[in-house]
Amino acid sequence: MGLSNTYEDTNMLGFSLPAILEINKYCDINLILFYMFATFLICGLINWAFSSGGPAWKNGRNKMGRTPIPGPIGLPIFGSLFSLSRGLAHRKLARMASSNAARRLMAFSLGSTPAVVTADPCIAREILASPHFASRPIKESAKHLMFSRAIGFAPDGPHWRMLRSVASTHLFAPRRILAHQGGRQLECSAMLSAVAGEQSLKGHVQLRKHLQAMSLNTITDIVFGKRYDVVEHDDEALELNELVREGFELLGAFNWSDHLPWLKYFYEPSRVRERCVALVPRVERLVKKIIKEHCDRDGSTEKTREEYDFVDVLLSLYGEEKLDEDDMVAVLWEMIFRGTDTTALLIEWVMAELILNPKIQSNIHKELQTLVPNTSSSHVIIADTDIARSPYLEAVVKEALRRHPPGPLLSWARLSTTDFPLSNGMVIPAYTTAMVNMWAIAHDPMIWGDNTFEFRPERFLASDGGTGVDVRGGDLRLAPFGAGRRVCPGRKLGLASVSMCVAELVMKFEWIEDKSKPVDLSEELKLSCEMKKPLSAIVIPRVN
Ligand code: HEM
Repeated sequence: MGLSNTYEDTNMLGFSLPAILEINKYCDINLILFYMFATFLICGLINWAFSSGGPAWKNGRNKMGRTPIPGPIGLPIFGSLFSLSRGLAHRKLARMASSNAARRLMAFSLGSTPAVVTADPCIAREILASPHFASRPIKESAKHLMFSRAIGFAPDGPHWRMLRSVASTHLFAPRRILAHQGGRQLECSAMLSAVAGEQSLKGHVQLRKHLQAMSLNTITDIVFGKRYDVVEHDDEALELNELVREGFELLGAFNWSDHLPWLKYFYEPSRVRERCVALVPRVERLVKKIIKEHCDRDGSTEKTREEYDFVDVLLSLYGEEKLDEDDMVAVLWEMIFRGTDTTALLIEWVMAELILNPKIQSNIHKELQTLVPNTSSSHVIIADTDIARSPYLEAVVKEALRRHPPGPLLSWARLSTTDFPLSNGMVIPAYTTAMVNMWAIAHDPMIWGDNTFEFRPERFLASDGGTGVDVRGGDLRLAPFGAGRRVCPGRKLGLASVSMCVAELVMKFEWIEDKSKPVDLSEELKLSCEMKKPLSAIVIPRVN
């Protein structure tokens, strides 16, 4: 019995051993897999929980210097993506920096993208002026829209240097800006007529579309040598306008797959790629047509050197500088694109503040009246030289740039190309996206005193005890055009256009609030920061 039992047991064992082993094997494998997954998860969570800056800053990436870079942990995988993907990123980053005691430099994660942001003028200077930050991270939309071949997104190197030098000499040099003064004056006059027309027709004026038409025409005149009659619904003008708007939407849209690259295989909410692919052939068609018109021009329409537009300049390049047609399209399209909206939206902000502050509006009017006799006559058009003698107007434009910088985060970030030590002991690792929160710097009470949200041009008037600040990149307390090698090359042209237009608008009309649509200073951040509710106003002509 005992034997048989043993036998049976053994036999049973003999029969069931493989089965039992099978079961155990599965159990073991499942268990092992489970333990591995749990360990991986726990390690990941521990790593995440202890990495200031979030998931893209793991493994002590923020501790390369003697002082670690502080920052929020954010969510696993996503970091701070959810809070920064919509709304006013400059304000949110400023809040995050103050709650993390990280005003000087804050590390944060946009999905798998490690980023830093500073709200300190000294650190901002170190970053913007360094050759190690002379490249930019390139968004998918910018790549698709050909911008990586143009100045703004071309990596630091001989191609970018050549493009920048050509643009600086032939497009943005002071004598070129002066040469196009007549064109800018013409556009201003056309815009003033359109404003007067709308006022008499509707009893109020929606300024934005007039400013956009003026800016577009000003830049197409300089770049393409062409003006468009937007009122007459010129087909090419309408197409160009649409292309610029769509391009702005696409470049400004927050593209999740820029920061979570795996997402593009599943879901792309803003359909950025698809829309870029549809837009590019339309841009190419239009710009190539304009290039062809220039090539086909016969000798009878020969221009003087001063009348050359930018297409002429690019066509005249030779040797190593010569661009192929696709590169030309990219460069020309970028100029049209960049030169249009920033100026228009800055003028809209200035006018909104002037409507809310009638005293400041009348101060500008008085200043212009003393400088330019008969300012109110419809025939007198302000010149750049008049503007150079208008310190109050200059202070108003600076104050608008401070209160409402069109690029509150300087629009286009920088990318570190090496580990970069800062003077405060922190090290920004290579391949980190670096941003400057110019909005936060421009509203910092330690720099500007109390009431930083008040519109007070006097802070820039030496005669009123204010400070003279060079807004063109020389002083990081207010650098709305950026600084260093990648500083905005169009800043002088932008400032000249904005100042002339504001002067004309104030000289020819008194601007008062449209009570049915009160001025609302709420912001909307797209590629640039614009008024969320377009400005509506009532204008009273100062001229008979
Ligand atoms: C109020 C007007 C304008 C503002 C506030 C503005 C602002 C800026 C800012 C903040 C940058 C980035 C600078 C940096 O990274 O340090 C930039 C770059 C640039 N801007 Fe402007 N801009 C204005 C007008 C213009 C105009 C009129 C043009 C040309 C027609 C222009 C062309 C460019 C280009 C090509 C770049 C890229 C430069 C590079 O990466 O090398 N901008 N702008």
